[in-house]
Amino acid sequence: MPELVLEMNGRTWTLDASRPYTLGRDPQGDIVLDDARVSWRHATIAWNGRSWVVEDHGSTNGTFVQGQRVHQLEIGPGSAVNLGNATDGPRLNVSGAAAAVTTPQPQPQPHAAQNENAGWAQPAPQQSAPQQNWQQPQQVAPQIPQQQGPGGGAGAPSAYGDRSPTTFHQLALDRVMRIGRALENELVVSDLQVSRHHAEFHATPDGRFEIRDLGSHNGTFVNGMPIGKGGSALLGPNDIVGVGHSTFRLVGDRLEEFVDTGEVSFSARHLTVTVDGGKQILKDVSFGVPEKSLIAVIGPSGSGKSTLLKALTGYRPANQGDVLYDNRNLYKQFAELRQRIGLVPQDDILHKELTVKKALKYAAKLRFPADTTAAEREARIDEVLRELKLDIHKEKKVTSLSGGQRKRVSVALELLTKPSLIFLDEPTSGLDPGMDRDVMQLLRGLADDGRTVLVVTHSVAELAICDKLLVMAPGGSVAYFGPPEEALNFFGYETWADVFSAFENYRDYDWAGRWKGSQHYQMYAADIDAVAPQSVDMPSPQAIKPPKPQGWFSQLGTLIRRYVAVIGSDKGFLALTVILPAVLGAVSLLIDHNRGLLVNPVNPRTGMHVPNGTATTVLLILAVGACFAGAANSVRELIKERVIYERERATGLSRSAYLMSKVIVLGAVTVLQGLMVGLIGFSSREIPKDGLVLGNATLFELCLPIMALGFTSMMFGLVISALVKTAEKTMPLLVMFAIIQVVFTGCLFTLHGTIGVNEFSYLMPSRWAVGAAGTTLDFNNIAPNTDDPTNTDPLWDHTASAWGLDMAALIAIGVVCGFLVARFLRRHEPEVMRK
Ligand SMILES: Nc1ncnc2c1ncn2[C@@H]1O[C@H](COP(=O)(O)OP(=O)(O)OP(=O)(O)O)[C@@H](O)[C@H]1O
Repeated sequence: MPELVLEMNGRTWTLDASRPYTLGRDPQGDIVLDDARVSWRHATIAWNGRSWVVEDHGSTNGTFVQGQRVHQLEIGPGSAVNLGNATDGPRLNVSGAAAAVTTPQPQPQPHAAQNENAGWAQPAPQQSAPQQNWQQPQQVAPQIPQQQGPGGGAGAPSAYGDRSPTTFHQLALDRVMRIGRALENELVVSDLQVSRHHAEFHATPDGRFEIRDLGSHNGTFVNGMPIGKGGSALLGPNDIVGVGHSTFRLVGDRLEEFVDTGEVSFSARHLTVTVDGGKQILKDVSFGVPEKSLIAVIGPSGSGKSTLLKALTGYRPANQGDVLYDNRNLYKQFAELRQRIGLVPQDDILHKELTVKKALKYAAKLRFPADTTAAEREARIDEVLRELKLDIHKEKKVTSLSGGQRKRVSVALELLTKPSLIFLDEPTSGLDPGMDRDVMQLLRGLADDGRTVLVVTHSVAELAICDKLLVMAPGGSVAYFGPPEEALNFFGYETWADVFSAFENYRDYDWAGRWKGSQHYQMYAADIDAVAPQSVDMPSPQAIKPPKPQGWFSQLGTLIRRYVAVIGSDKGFLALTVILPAVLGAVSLLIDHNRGLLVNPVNPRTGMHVPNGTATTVLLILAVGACFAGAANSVRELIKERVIYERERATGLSRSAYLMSKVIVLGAVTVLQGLMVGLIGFSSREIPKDGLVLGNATLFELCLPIMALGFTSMMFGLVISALVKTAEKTMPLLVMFAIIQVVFTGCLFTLHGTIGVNEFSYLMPSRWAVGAAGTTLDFNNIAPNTDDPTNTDPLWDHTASAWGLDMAALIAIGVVCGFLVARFLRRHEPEVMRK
């Protein structure tokens, strides 16, 4: 039987071929290594029938041979294996059996006997240590990479984790290797995230290789940083090129391809979030899971679960610590890795008025590269619908689905782009226990199919289905991380209600200290904590802004079509958009219905025109109608779909395209409503035969200010909608806006000459709209200033230039509102998106 001798610091172990030998901090293992960087169950060494093989078992800090991180490697006499660190981690020197003969005590060492001072001897938790054996490993933690290698740029590990390449490709100096989705490429990547002709590798005259982006939609990345549309970058041996779900590494003239199939490890190290004022709302959170894991995060309200989720997804990066995606630093390589993350917020990210299929169709159009065909997108949608068993519901409106099914649709939407990591924020809140189980089983299935799923939940009924449970304590620290079935024992309570009561009653208790002093900590998190905390150094927002899979106009087109579809499917809204202006226009007819809007004759006694109160009142009512209709159309528009906007923004939606889609659709609706109000209000009245600018089309000349007022009020409504935190606040603000407009029309009292008030009225759209219509009707003579007849209002001058000025000012206020909306929208965006 072949034997192998391992030596470390004067100790030796002789391994025979009859069984595998386990290495790690676990005192139950064969070779116990008391070093915090070594994982509980770090690796095995076994005879495979041909040679001795060291195999890493998902250790946190890695197994290294000759400085290279390895997953599985043949070893033999002369080899040296470092655990936990390539250079100064515990080093096992390998020699052959002959050495064993000359070594004084070369017996294989069973179990803990060899080291009485094992570092795990921490205060034991209340329950006995969990019994596990090596053959059914409870994975401890994922791999964590070495620190950046030279030339690693934005943080490339010196090797791509410890995975084996999926494929190799041979590069030639005289040949360009083009990557893309189309079949005519030399390297075909069948991934919808990849453009048809995405990028190419080619040699430079000095024999080095370069990657050049071919104007790809989703970008080409080197070490996680985009090289820019049409840009190129020289490649060194440590550089990693990212294209869609594939990454490439150059080894000599050979190109290694690693395809991200979703099976990625994930870990967080020392995550700390500090808010203004220096308060820490997330404190030193570390945990890690291997691939295909389902992790649940629970904790009392305010314990930092949402903060943790934002830190893990990069939405609001932590101030300190790292998030590692399959050994790659998420924060440093956010531009590339963000595309592999799916996030299902608590609120549905769908337009509920659409059918399931249509909602997914628009989402796919926005998220996939512009060069994907409708058939390709449809095929992916059908695939996801089948996977989530939603195909029978695809023609149903989202509103008609149950809460659980709706959640499935939200998950389906995120799955379209095949993320490897999926985060869900309280997906089961508001669901009954049956649906709760359904959703958790769905998540279990997603993880089993090769994804890592992390779910923040308030529901504790289905925790057993998860691989790992993270319990957050008040104050934002970890109270427990480990298998869910051991958690209650760990806390020493029988129910979760008791645990949460304890959190509530003993808020100041050092829950984190209790966790760190436990054996569970040693088993499940100590190795991750062994690496010192790093302060977060995010690349500039400009450098990590997501690629826009679609061009601006294409996004705008899709958004407009989607918005029209949403409005079109809401019959109630459609009916109101017609009824509201019709009623508002019609009520104006009740005012002195037989009186016209012309200037009255001069009163010979006063030498002034007799005021025409009908004209001012009618114009007041029509103006208020346009204000109301315009602002009411838009005031809830942004707040009601803020969650959708936030999510889509994080996947590359353009803020200005989004805003413009609202302006165009709502603007068109509002302008038509304004036209209706104006036509109903003015057409049955006697009006001047000739206008100031449109000749004898006086009716239309009078309608134009009403339409423009509707538009500008709609923009004001958008400002309110972008400003508020909840939809309920919009109604009082809408009423306030409309009443202020009434006051500042100038129809109720003389504004001109009232110092301060008049200047303030220039900010009001109704002032300029009434001014424009007033120039046509000659308001200075319809409502003469009785106090000082010579002091006429210049905004009402019966001249074409005054009409033009009034209209220009009205539109300008609308444009300023547009800038304000964009500014306010930015405040609600994920922190990493603000630019
Ligand atoms: N930007 C901020 N500035 C100051 N404090 C904040 C900020 N964001 C969150 N907090 C505070 O941090 C704590 C954690 O908040 P977080 O929303 O993460 O808790 P949570 O566990 O998700 O709560 P819930 O279960 O109620 O959603 C809370 O006390 C919250 O008030």
